[in-house]
Amino acid sequence: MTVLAVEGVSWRIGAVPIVDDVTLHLAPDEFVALIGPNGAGKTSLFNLISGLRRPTSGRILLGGRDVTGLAPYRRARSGLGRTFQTSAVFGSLTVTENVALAVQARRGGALRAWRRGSDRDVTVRSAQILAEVRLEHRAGRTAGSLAHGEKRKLEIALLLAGDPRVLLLDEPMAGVSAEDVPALVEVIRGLTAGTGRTVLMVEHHMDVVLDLADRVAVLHHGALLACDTPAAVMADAFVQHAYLGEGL
Ligand SMILES: Nc1ncnc2c1ncn2[C@@H]1O[C@H](COP(=O)(O)OP(=O)(O)OP(=O)(O)O)[C@@H](O)[C@H]1O
Repeated sequence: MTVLAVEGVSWRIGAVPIVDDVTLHLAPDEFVALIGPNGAGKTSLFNLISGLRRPTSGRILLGGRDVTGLAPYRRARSGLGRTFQTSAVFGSLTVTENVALAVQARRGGALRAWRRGSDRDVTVRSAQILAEVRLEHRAGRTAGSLAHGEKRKLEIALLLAGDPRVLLLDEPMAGVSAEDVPALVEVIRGLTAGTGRTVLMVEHHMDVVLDLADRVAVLHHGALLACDTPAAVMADAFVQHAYLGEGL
């Protein structure tokens, strides 16, 4: 079964292929890491999947439905969630308020009602999400006062508020201090384990990639060089030459 299908997708600027005929099928519960040297086209592929860019050719299907022509917000409603390299949290609001705002945005209604304590559903769902990303102990803190690793967890919480089936994570470890990496890795691991969710993650930290991924997809000059188990990808001589040989 395929939840996200990228079928023969290309994106050209003029005659230059930035993403070059990429085909990728992701299953429920699957965790796939997308790696490749700087400029390989990883962010561009994320932009095509999330709808910020339209492919020059090819199709993108979400749960079997062709979403190639849909705007990003309509893809989000169809179950696609994405984090960005830059932080999207409201620094002056508390952790709980940030999550409640995202839950409310998904369900409709006013934040004022939740603040008065009259929207119990939002309160309950927000608490569940905070527990899932292991941030309950920071619930009352302002988001701006969190360490990088905790901010990343909060960004994941905001994503979960949209009840996504497919999560695109863009370099979740970027800027996170080494001591905060293991806790964040465990939260990210939990996103797919038995949940039916699917994760596609761009990440430069190879130890994290090898630890988390069921499969590793390798982009090089916009084309997919390989998509296989971490062990098989690491053993692939062409991948080693094209990617690991470049000192990343
Ligand atoms: N809007 C654009 N106009 C022109 N060139 C672009 C545009 N977007 C991306 N590119 C080029 O496409 C190539 C791929 O860029 P992209 O950001 O997708 O790579 P990446 O694999 O995400 O790199 P990084 O690991 O550095 O984030 C780069 O050479 C980039 O300069």
